[in-house]
Amino acid sequence: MVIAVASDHGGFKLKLAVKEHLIERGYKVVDLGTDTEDSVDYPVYGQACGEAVAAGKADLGVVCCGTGIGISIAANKVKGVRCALCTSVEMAELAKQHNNANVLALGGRILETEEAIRITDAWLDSEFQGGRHKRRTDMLDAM
Ligand SMILES: O=C[C@H](O)[C@H](O)[C@H](O)COP(=O)(O)O
Repeated sequence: MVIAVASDHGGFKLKLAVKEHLIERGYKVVDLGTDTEDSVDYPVYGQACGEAVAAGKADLGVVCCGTGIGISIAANKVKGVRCALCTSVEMAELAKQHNNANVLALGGRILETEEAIRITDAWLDSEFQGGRHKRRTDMLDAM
């Protein structure tokens, strides 16, 4: 299982923490930048992660910016991406169970690192429930 991670400067430190955690969990991680805390533009990194997932170069993606908002919007511009911005474990569970989110967005200026890790684990460890939710994710993917 390959997970692509990407961030702007506002999510850089959180991305590094999540990346380290993912590696500890045994995932192969592809880091698409940014690589410093110098100011950059989140659309570049959201698009890069979204495209990696949509192209099958990664199975899943995690994107981080200051709030998680901008980079989630960018990732969701890529066809086939269902990026969910989550601020709680419950949201993360439902993002997988109902929305089959293939990219998780986190806010580096919003979440404590420990909570972001719990959210990431909840998303990874939850399963898509299919059924009526599959009909709806199919509708999303057709847009
Ligand atoms: O949704 C956007 C993100 O939160 C960005 O990380 C944020 O807008 C960057 O702001 P600044 O350029 O003031 O660091």
